Amino acid sequence: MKKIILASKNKGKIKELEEMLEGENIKVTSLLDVEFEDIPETGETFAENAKIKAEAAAQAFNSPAVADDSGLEIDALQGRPGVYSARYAGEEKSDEKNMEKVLQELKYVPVNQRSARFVSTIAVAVPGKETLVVEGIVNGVITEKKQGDKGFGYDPIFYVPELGKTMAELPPEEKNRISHRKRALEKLQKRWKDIL
Ligand SMILES: O=P(O)(O)OP(=O)(O)OP(=O)(O)OC[C@H]1O[C@@H](n2cnc3c(O)ncnc32)[C@H](O)[C@@H]1O
Ligand SMILES: [Mg+2]
Repeated sequence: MKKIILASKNKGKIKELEEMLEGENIKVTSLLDVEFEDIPETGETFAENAKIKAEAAAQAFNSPAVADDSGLEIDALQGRPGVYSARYAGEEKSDEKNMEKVLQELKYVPVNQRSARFVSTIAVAVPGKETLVVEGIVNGVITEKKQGDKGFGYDPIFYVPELGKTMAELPPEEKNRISHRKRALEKLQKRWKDIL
């Protein structure tokens, strides 16, 4: 069985990636299972940060590593929070405060101008090989208040028009069918044996 280190400490993200990798016959270990300092995300793009995280873990453990750098881009905010999504409202990383800040900033923005997208960029770093990067996107609309309690991060304020629900109102298997993360991971499907 192939093994990967999932270079993430985000429980929600790890759970989704593990669920989506089921059936690929890969043993997944995350940075929650081992001692590892936080990796500084100094890149200016999702791709740069995903590469930084995957390569840091691959080097430290001399093992194939996968990282996801993701976030929310809101058109009315010129693409913010973007790469700063995790710490938008401050250094301590609070999903609640991040959502509050976004809702506050969009307070006077009408519904037809609240378009946004979730972006997930996944990097696969294998020692001795070129790092692979793929990206997935899902479009949506920012709600006026939180709806639903599933998922993580900005899910309660991200409405998916095609499904008539926020991401946080979708059962996990439904989110995992249409999410940005799924769309990124799909690009690696059936290729894992060759990649790792
Ligand atoms: O870097 P790691 O350790 O993986 O965990 P993180 O939470 O810091 O992850 P990112 O640096 O990629 O920041 C992405 C943020 O974007 C948000 N986000 C990403 N994917 C999301 C999703 O599927 N649903 C809701 N919010 C999401 C969420 O707030 C994340 O904290
Ligand atoms: Mg991070």
